[in-house]
Amino acid sequence: MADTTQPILTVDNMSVEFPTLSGVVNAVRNVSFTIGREKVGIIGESGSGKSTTGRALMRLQPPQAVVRADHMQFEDVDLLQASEKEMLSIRGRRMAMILQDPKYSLNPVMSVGEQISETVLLHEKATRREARQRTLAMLERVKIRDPERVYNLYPHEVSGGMGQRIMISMMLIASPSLIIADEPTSALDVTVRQEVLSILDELVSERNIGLIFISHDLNLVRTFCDRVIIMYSGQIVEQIAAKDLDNARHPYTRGLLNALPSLDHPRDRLEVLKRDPTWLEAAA
Ligand SMILES: Nc1ncnc2c1ncn2[C@@H]1O[C@H](COP(=O)(O)OP(=O)(O)OP(=O)(O)O)[C@@H](O)[C@H]1O
Repeated sequence: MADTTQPILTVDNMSVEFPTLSGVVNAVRNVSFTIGREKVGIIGESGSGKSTTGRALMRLQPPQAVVRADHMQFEDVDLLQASEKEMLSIRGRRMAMILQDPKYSLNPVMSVGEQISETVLLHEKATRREARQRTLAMLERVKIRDPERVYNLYPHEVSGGMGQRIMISMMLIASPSLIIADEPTSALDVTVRQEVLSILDELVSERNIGLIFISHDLNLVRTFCDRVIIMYSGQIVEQIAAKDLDNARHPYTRGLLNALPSLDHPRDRLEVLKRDPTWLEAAA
């Protein structure tokens, strides 16, 4: 039985740099955080370092990237020391990633059912017939109404929302303890988005796992997540419980909140975020 009081992931002072022809890009600077068995949103504007942070945790950064940290611990694994072979056995099994467009993660020439069955065979002792039955059960578990039909579809034949459910069903088989979801619902329309979010929500509470939910959408994160990490220009400027967001102290977080449209308080104009160079010094 997993110890629910221990963080699943601890990141201490992590930085990620990309050497480029025009100089070094400091994509992530000195970030520290822990993730427990909870839903943690990472939010910030485009280029603030959210995806780079997520990829660095999976050690999936491009080869030229330089990742430094005082310590990065995932359960019993020291992520700075783990060999590539160990990482291969962790990725997709103990730590899984969901991306915005599931089609890029699925094999285009294999039916989705066969792909899930392959995952079953990889993780469990099962015959092909049993793997098929388990796949159909998984498709039902992610609320796909006609699993027999969906089993035989190819990735290009499935909608975005269906694709995300298929990715989630594959993850259910591997049973990871941490899921990193990078803008998983950004491409979905509102109703499908709610369905995918509720599946993820059930998954996190039923299996008692951790979820890092990367998003641009503060409104979404504040209702869906337990805690929010706010990034600005590669740094974490604030970490706060979602329910306390109204009392956020950092001017950038306050600016994001003030820039949200509200049906309760319709205004003629939304506030424009004014940036202050001291934000970076304050976070350093
Ligand atoms: N391979 C790379 N080479 C050079 N710079 C990169 C590379 N990948 C990311 N960056 C830079 O690192 C910074 C952080 O990018 P990142 O994609 O993590 O931001 P983000 O917050 O996820 O943005 P978005 O919401 O648009 O996905 C940006 O300045 C980006 O241009």
